[in-house]
Amino acid sequence: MTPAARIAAAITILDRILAGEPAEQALLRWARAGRFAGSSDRAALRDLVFDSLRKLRSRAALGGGMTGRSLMLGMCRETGLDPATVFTGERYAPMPLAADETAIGAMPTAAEALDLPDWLLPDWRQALGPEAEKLALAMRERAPLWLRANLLRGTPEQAMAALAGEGIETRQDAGLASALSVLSGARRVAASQAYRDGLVELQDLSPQLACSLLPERGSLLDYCAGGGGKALALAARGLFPVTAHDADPGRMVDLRVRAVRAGARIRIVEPGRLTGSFDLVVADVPCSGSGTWRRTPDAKWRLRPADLARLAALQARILDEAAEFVAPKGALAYMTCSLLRAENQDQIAKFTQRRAGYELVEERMFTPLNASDGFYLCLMRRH
Ligand SMILES: C[S@@+](CC[C@H](N)C(=O)[O-])C[C@H]1O[C@@H](n2cnc3c(N)ncnc32)[C@H](O)[C@@H]1O
Repeated sequence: MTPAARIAAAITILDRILAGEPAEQALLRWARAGRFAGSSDRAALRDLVFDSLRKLRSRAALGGGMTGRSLMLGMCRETGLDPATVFTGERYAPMPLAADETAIGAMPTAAEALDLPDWLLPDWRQALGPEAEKLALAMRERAPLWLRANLLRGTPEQAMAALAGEGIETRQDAGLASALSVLSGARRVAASQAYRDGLVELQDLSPQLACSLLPERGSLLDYCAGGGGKALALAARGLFPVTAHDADPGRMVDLRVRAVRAGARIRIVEPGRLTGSFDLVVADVPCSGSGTWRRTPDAKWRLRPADLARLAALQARILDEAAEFVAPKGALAYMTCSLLRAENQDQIAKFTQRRAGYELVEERMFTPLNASDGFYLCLMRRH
């Protein structure tokens, strides 16, 4: 596909997303229909679409409207690409710009340039203080790819060498040796032998750092295990078996496969069958995902105040449920991939008011400015 044809395809896909279709689904539907597109076309198209979604407001301002065409026009104006060379109408290129399209579009206002929904700005500023603007701008950029070297299968150096043999260059994080940043060959990781052999898992740096701060002794319950990202990271320490639980057992289907690949000992418990108590209970609760909006930028625009209120109520309920399984003198780790106070610090303040006997041991907010995705950890100890 020519660059202009890719832009025409991005216009179609963006229009579907703006009409309500989830981004991943819209891309997949287009790829199935557009069989002429090669893998590099699909990758470039994905980048075009995701980039536009991360910068939706500012691009719409520059392009003069909230349509696929305006967003691509905004992209041209932002990146200095002459729209007349793209909107030519030739072969698969977008149709030429009409006079009114060339006439409209303006520099984004200060609020538009942050690329956040207006209603969220006060919460964002309250949560992030002096870093609020920098973090909003960081969320407009593409996220890096991080891997976790699985210590059950070898050393980080062995994982790096195996990846390098398949053309994937990585670098260890300065503070956490098992966290590998992918420098090149990112698109090859999922199909690589190193990944299929369980030498590495896909996991962002921030949750890896959070897991590295958890106590290493004793029995461990991942109360909201889902696909098992945290359970696998904690089981990789090889110290104690991990028990995994989720209210929706369907969410744990992948976990069995991933545990076998990783050589991890994970006991999966169906909802309603969980008994006993644990030295460490991890509650990685459902959240707005505001810390991961670089990867799921359409979620940034879908979130509504009512969703935040619903999530906050669910998070409080899960904290109370999970606390029932914490052994005396045990620990409770609350985690979200959100940057917002209502889902993080406020939840902990309310929890410690509701329940006597917990003290804060560690509270961390990881962000693209000090780690990678936005990720919150609060570790509490029960008296
Ligand atoms: C953020 S996801 C977990 C991600 C997972 N820990 C990982 O690292 O891949 C939150 C999970 O909480 C689960 N969940 C929702 N309500 C729950 C409840 N009341 N009890 C336990 N799990 C719950 C959801 O099904 C979902 O899988």
